[in-house]
Amino acid sequence: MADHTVPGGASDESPSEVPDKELRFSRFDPVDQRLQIINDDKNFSPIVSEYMKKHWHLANSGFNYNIVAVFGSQSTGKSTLLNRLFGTNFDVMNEASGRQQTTKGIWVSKSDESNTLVLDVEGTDGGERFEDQDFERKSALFSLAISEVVIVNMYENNVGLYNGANLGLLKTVLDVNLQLFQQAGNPKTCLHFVIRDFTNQTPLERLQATVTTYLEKIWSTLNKPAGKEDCSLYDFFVLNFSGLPHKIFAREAFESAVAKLRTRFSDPTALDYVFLPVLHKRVPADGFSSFAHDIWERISASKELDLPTQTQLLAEHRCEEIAKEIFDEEFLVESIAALKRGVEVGRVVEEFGEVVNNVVDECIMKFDENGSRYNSIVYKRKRAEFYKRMATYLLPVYNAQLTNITKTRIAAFSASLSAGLAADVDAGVPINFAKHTTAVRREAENSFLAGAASSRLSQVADDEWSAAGQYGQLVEEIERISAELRSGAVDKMLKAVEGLAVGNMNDNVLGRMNSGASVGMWVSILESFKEALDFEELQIQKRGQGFEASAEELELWKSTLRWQTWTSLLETLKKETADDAILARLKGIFDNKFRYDEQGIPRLWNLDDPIDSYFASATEDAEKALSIFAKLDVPLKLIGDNIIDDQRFDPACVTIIPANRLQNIRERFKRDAQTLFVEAKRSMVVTTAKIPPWFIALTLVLGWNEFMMVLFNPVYFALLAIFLGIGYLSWQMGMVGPAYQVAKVTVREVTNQAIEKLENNGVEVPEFMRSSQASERKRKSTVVKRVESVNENIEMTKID
Ligand SMILES: Nc1nc2c(ncn2[C@@H]2O[C@H](COP(=O)(O)OP(=O)(O)OP(=O)(O)O)[C@@H](O)[C@H]2O)c(=O)[nH]1
Repeated sequence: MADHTVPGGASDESPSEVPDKELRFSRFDPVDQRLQIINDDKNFSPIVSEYMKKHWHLANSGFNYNIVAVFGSQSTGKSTLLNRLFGTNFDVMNEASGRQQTTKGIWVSKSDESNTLVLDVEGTDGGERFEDQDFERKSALFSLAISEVVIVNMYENNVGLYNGANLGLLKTVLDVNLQLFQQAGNPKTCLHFVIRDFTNQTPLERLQATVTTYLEKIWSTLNKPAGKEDCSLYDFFVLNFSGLPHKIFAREAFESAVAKLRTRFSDPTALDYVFLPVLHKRVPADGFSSFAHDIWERISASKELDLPTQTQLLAEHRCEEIAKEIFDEEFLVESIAALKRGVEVGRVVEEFGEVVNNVVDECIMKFDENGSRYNSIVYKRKRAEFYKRMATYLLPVYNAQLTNITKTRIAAFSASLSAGLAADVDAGVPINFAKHTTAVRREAENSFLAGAASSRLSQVADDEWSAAGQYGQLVEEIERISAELRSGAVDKMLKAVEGLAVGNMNDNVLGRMNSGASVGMWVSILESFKEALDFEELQIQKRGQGFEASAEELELWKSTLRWQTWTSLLETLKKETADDAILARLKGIFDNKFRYDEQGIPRLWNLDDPIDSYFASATEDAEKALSIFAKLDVPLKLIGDNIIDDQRFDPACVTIIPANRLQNIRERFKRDAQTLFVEAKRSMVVTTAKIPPWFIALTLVLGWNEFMMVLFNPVYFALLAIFLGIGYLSWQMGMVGPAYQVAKVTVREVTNQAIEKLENNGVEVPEFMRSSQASERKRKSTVVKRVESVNENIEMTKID
């Protein structure tokens, strides 16, 4: 059997994760599965939980394990008994080396047949030394605190002797038990007296009675703590008795008795099975290490050992550990990491609620699996705390999910509202902003709340996972977007109304101005302006309902449109009275009177027409019109109080054409009018000097006679023959071309001279009769005449 003491001979199987300095505290033997839980220096081993998991395989046994300890004088065969009963391999005294103490501290091993942990406790020696009594009491207290059964090992021949060793042993057991603060109803401890070298000369019942009487006597002499004065020995203990014959002298009987006793410890179906449920300390196997360690620490420090409190502390400690283990588990980390990846890219994870609830439910299930075995009050509290910690752990991911829901809902709200408004515009109906906003806002808010609710942990408190912050942001953003889109929609609506109103007004104003200036023109134009305002007011009143506009807002819109319409009117008037426009308009008025008759037919001036009188009258009409166009000459009242009371209204705006421009326009008009006048005069001369048709006919007739005269006159005929001969010779000699050119020039010059003479005499010559040079000459002559005419006008203007 290996017995490893670190340093020096550590086993290959020693747990590598345990630091050497910790191993040094205890001796252990992984092969024999035994461990010195309290070492020679009375320190608690740091590797008990390691043993529970790796060597004893009890960590997951829950309550399905038992603990038995042996207590008794030194070298009385305790280790031998345990090895026989539980198949353990505790050190026993080597008889060859003499009787000397073998077991130091407290050793633990596991039964080879059952989930039973067996404690081999250093034997008592009944000595008077303080340090001996101190460890005796502490080890007894430790054994009673953690074990269901304490085997009290006694030789038969010592029963009834009441010697110092037995007295001390039993008194210690009963006395320290009172320090456990056990309450009625708490698990009892079984004191199983094993009478060694039992001969049966005194029946076991007698021995049992003797020991019981002795125990009761000791119990009665003990000082009980307050509140426990009337407690009975049996409130805390169950007493069992077994007899074992001499190991050497009655070997067979010994073996038989050991076998029977072994059954009592290993077979739960045995009638006299010792591990009764009432004895179980209700410390789950995974908490045994912590529990035993805490108990020993308090005992070592001589602190009060309140077992119920200790179980609560254990529950606290273990529940914390269990929670931590779950938090470190891979499935949790990976599940949350997957969720995080989803939300971190800005996606709304649809299955968010399902995933977090499944993850948390699984964690709670794992917590329940181990934690529910501990003190129920502590466990429930710790369970709630664990749930809360899970919720806190998941909260940032939930908040990220809420942020994504908020963003998605805001985007959807903006898109839906814009689409709704655009649909109204496309359909040509008044924008019903209020209807669209109400519908899409409700949709956005409900979707957010539904998304937030479906992403929640089912049992988390409202204030722990609150969506109020993000909801507030959503509402704020919705209001901002609504206000922005409303403002845009209102602008569009106002522009549309203004466009219609101003368009109509301008048509009317143009029509009125084109039909001539009169005193009633301005009144009529202002009536059109008023009609536009009335139209706008009606439209604002009607379309404002779609925006749920307040009375103040409606008034503001009306006032804005009123002013814009007024400025539009002024702009139109300015445009229509710009220099070229007003000159065209004046010329129209002038022409109506001067160039056209009452039926609108162009005049053909005759010498006897009163052209000067027409000119004066037409000029006067145009002058009058110019004066009317130049100023909006109506009482200001007609413009309307709303306009003239506006701070921006400038009374000077009624002057449509300022004085300096007016003078310029007047001069330009006069020049144009006088040009027309001169042209009219000239047209009168041309009309009267036109060549009569009979004159052309006469010329043709006279020309025919002379031709006949040449034919019948010998002289003229001879000359003709000579000319023809010369022509023939020229043709033969190739002189036709040059001769033709000379003749052509000659004829053209003669013709031009003749035409010039005729035109100077006022005869209009048909165009086909002209040569190109003649046409050019005429064009030049006309230009010269025009220049002369302009000069003449300038001279007239100067005179005027
Ligand atoms: N008379 C008698 N001796 C026994 C019996 N069983 C064991 N022994 C002897 O008692 C001696 C001590 O045995 P252990 O098992 O080491 O005793 P122990 O009480 O564990 O000793 P410590 O651990 O040193 O306190 C050995 O020599 C055993 O052979 C028994 O039933 N009767």
